[in-house]
Amino acid sequence: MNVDTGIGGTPMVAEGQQQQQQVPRSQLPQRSVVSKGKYTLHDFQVMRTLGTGSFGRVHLVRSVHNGRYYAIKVLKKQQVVRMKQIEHTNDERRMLKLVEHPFLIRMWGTFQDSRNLFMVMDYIEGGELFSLLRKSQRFPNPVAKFYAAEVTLGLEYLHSHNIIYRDLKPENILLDRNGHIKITDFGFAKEVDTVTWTLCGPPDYIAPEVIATKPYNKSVDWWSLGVLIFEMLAGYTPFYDTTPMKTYEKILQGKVVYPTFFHPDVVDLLGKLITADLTRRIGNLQSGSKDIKCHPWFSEVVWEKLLAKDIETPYEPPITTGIGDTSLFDQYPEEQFDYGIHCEDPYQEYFTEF
Ligand SMILES: Nc1ncnc2c1ncn2[C@@H]1O[C@H](COP(=O)(O)OP(=O)(O)OP(=O)(O)O)[C@@H](O)[C@H]1O
Repeated sequence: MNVDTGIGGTPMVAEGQQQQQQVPRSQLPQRSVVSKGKYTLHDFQVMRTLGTGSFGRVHLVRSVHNGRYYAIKVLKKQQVVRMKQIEHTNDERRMLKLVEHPFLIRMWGTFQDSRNLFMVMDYIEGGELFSLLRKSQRFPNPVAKFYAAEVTLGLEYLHSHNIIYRDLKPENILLDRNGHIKITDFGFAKEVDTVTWTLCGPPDYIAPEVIATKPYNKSVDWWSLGVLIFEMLAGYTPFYDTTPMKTYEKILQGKVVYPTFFHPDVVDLLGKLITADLTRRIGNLQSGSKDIKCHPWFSEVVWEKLLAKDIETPYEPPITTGIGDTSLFDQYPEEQFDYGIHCEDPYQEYFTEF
């Protein structure tokens, strides 16, 4: 999850303080397997860090009961409160509890101690799409198309349940051991009926209407899909600049320079995704995501087979040492952790869902 930052890095007001049109009750079936407080730290052997974020880190853990590996995201309560992310954190838990889709991360439960919040998720061994992209520099057209198509199905599912994801970037797309994607990090996901206002998301991927603090809807994710496709094919983002401020300015100018090696079909699709004009942005028109799936760039994708994972993946992560292998993740310095401490908790009232 990224922290909401205004232009120039000023923290934005928390979402609860802004006008919102939220869905009063979730449209999604409640998954009964996700439990609150069923686990404790004693159920897991905490192993190495897989990734770090703004409020804590994600660890590989092993269940002491069934020997299986999971990933546990740990968020420091103090940090969450300081950065005005209470509502986003509770939203993340709620969204993860609700979603069930082949290309979205699955959460099994949550718990807390006096200082931290814990979310137990499936461990996805293949590492980040980001790492694969940096190693490869850029992806050939069919490879980019495969990942883009799986992302499209994940976003389509979320949107069909009135969830805007808002944080699409290659760091949040993990690869499973067979090379299929899993979208992780629901720290910005929001269940909304129509429109919302908060400025959030990674600078390179953010849509112009979000920067301009206009009301926006699900179509911000389709803009980000366009940026993702561009980055996968080019090896850099279309509005890249040295500071977030300069990137925002470029996004607002909206000028995209397509490398000459881009296929004309993808230039056409990207022109329709990376457009500030919401009446023209594909995915936001009358037929919704169908228009994207029917676009000529995706013509050879058999969507039902893709959803069933019945299509060969372009890359199988080299998982060498079997289950629990972490060789595809970067190394992070390990510290002395304050997990499992029970003492006075000044933030107790904010996280009753965990
Ligand atoms: N289920 C998982 N399996 C394997 N690795 C994971 C899993 N979830 C997260 N990670 C790793 O941990 C990193 C950080 O996770 P996540 O993005 O959810 O945390 P965050 O605190 O919200 O981070 P940020 O502030 O950078 O967005 C991911 O980019 C990924 O490398």
